[in-house]
Amino acid sequence: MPSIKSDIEIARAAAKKPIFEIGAKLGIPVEQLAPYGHDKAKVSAEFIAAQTGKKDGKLILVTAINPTPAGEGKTTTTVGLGDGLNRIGKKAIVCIREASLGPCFGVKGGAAGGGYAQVVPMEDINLHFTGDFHAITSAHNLLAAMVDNHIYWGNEENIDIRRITWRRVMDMNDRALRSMVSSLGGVANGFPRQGGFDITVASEVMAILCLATDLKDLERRLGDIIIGYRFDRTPVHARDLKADGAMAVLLKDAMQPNLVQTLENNPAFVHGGPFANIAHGCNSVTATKTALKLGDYVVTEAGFGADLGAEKFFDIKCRKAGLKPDAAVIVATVRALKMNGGVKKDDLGTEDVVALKKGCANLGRHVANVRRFGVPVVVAINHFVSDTDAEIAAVKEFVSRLGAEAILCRHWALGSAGIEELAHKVVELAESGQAKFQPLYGDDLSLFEKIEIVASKIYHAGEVTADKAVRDQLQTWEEQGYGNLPICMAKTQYSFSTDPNLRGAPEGHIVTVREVRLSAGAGFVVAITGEIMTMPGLPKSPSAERIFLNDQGYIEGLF
Ligand SMILES: Nc1ncnc2c1ncn2[C@@H]1O[C@H](COP(=O)(O)OP(=O)(O)O)[C@@H](O)[C@H]1O
Ligand SMILES: O=COP(=O)(O)O
Ligand SMILES: [Mg+2]
Repeated sequence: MPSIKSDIEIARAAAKKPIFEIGAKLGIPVEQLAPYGHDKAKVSAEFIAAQTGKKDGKLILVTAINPTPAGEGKTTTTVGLGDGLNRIGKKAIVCIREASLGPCFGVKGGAAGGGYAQVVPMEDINLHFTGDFHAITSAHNLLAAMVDNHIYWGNEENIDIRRITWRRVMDMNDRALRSMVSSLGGVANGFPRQGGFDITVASEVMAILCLATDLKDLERRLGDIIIGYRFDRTPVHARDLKADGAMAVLLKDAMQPNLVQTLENNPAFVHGGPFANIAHGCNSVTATKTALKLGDYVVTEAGFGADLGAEKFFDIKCRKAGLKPDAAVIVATVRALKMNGGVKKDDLGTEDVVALKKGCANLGRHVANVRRFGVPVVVAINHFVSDTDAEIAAVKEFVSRLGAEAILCRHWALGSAGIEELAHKVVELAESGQAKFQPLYGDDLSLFEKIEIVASKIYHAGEVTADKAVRDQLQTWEEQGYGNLPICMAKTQYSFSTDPNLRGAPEGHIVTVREVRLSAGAGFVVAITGEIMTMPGLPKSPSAERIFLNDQGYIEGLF
């Protein structure tokens, strides 16, 4: 068997077209594209605004079962399906998130897909791209600096230093920054207080960029950010510190969606990048809505499993942006099904139909959960070279018993030629009129009831517990007028429960909400459960140890 090329070798060999040609495929004039080199460009706000009123294409969500630490190929399948739809003559556009440097140099790697289903230039996309994450980090930390500065110069807003909720961010996995005391070193450095850093992809500014409809909406939302509370317990907003204007200036370019291409020269928007375990996990509304105006099919992803990314895609992104998905693809892999059936990570390459069948319970629950939102489902078996015919047959048989179809997809190895069957099935579902999307809960329920509904209906939890302080905080926010907001659950991606080792389809477990955060600008309440961290740590042997420049000055080790 020929040696399998690495993602970066495949990406580097791509026959890319000039980005203006990709834009022309979508009817975007040259003057409406701001180029970042020959293979990346930002789409102008003017062009986006001019698309209003056009008919929308069909919206396809790609989600997955609970993954292994490497991920099961949602992004790879999103890109592959986009290429597959173009291959069968449909005008399809891919919409995915930007990569965070955290997982790139940590465990999971990049977010440009893999094999022969990638967006390119993958090195740029996985590193600094067009600078959006650096802009988001700067805007977030400008606000943090202005909070401490306001206190330093007399604290006219009477901010209660003990109740500052606005942290700092950095786009890197660094557990050492989670909890720290700032302003040490004496009077000149201000008033010491405890705080810390989250990873940029957990920043409310990231969520705001992904949910804002235009620059004006962006600035309004930035102004709505609550940085903490006064001594009289009233919220202090970013606009009280006059930070919103400067933050919007820092984000002006980042607000515009990035246009790149797949290995097969099909258009892809890559914009925004919240994680789905600690944030809402979806690319920007502007990119998705723009793509819907320019293509007949838009294939987009939501992070991690359907218990996280898909639930938030439906209950936050679609609810707030008025999107109505037409079909959903649930990516399943033999390896993740075996892990959900109890097989250890190191043994996933060995055939084990018994464990796989046990792990199918996880897939069955995700199929039922996505259907609960009124969206028709097809299962994509993302083929890995270690998969056996018996294992694949077992997945197909299980899914057929659910009244759904599981289609074997070989896009990682073959590109669009390996995913035509899924493309045809997705078209059939999207055009069938079966979709009757509705969110999981109404706006009028209490915040805690919304948490209970997600936990019981999606996670199959038996109970949600929270300290009195958490419950009181939710009630206070309801009294302050935030009770109509949706919930953004922060939970481990490895389990329906808050225990990352409880695989499969656990029932009756207890979901403990340890902290809640009000993202008044983004328009949701974050419920932090179990041990999940908003600043991940690096593993014992981070991918960074294997990333370097070779003798020709090319990057090696990115994946
Ligand atoms: N069919 C496959 N065979 C081998 N590796 C794959 C396959 N599909 C995806 N991968 C690799 O697995 C990793 C996770 O894929 P990705 O699409 O990023 O998953 P997700 O978006 O679900 O996290 C990437 O390194 C990708 O190259
Ligand atoms: O937020 C997580 O996204 P992936 O599942 O694509 O890694
Ligand atoms: Mg991904």
